[in-house]
Amino acid sequence: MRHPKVTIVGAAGGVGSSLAHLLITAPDAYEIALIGRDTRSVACLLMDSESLAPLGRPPVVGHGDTGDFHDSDIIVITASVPLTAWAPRADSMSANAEVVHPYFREITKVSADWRGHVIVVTNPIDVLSGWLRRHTHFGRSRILGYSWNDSLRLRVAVARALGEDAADITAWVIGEHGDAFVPLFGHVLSKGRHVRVSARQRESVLAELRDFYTRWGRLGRARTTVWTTASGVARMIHDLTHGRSADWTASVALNGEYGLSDVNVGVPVTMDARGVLRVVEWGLDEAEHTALHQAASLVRQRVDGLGAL
Ligand SMILES: NC(=O)c1ccc[n+]([C@@H]2O[C@H](COP(=O)([O-])OP(=O)(O)OC[C@H]3O[C@@H](n4cnc5c(N)ncnc54)[C@H](O)[C@@H]3O)[C@@H](O)[C@H]2O)c1
Repeated sequence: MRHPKVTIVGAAGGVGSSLAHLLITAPDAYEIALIGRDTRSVACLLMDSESLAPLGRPPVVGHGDTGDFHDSDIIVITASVPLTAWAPRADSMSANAEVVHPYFREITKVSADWRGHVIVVTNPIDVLSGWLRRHTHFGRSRILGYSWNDSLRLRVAVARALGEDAADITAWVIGEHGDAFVPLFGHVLSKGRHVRVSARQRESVLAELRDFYTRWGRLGRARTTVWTTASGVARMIHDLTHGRSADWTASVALNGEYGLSDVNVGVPVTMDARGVLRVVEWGLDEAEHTALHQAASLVRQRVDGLGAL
């Protein structure tokens, strides 16, 4: 029986190795190809995974290369330059563009019949996923920048402000996965019902979000939020490979939605095994609309700056 195939680029890193671990131990079986510049660390992961066999089904995991792209259902890009203690995501743009460049070039060569999806996790995701999308022949529905952490963090902060359980809250962040993020306070649900978030509660939510990065930065470690990210990406992979129709935010190319075109920014989307089916257009207030357009123009400018792939 063929299992969905997932190729992880940057597999020895924090996000890549956590994602591999989640997929290896998931109830659904995947075939996993690991690509990493640190080939010895990838070899360690492979040896490590062999010892899981007595616990259940043997993991189907191997050392990969770009040849694996052609029959992958999902390609996840997590390769990046070494992280610095805390710097804005856009700071690593040029260096990360160089890192992902050879992989993106190979992705542009997959056949027109390819039905897989690319999930870009490497920052800055909006710029890099937009750069790739401009150079591929397959449509916007199959290149996704992973931005869901922002919405998860917003849910936690909203729950605290409302005195509710985070699992009951649905709330979304759109815009850039970076400083130009746009939290949508007008679309917060608690147990599926619309709730009003007062001006004071919004302030406390925004303060908590800002404080998250301050506290993280103060820890002075070159780490990213690998558990949240790997969990979110694993869930996205599950939905894409098992055809579960679900609502997400992801950085995708807009074709006129929200008055924007030819630019990747985080927006609400519905997707299933075919990828992004629809960009959901919610009514935005003036401030949100302006912030989204500012984020888009920043991203477009940066993609233009990267030039040809
Ligand atoms: N989108 C999000 O929400 C989100 C969340 C967390 C991290 N990130 C981003 O994901 C990226 C990875 O984060 P991390 O914590 O795993 O970093 P990390 O430094 O732990 O891992 C990066 C890995 O990429 C590898 N690498 C470098 N150059 C490579 C190349 N040419 N080919 C293959 N592999 C190569 C490195 O050896 C390393 O193992 C970063 O850009 C980070 O900012 C994004």
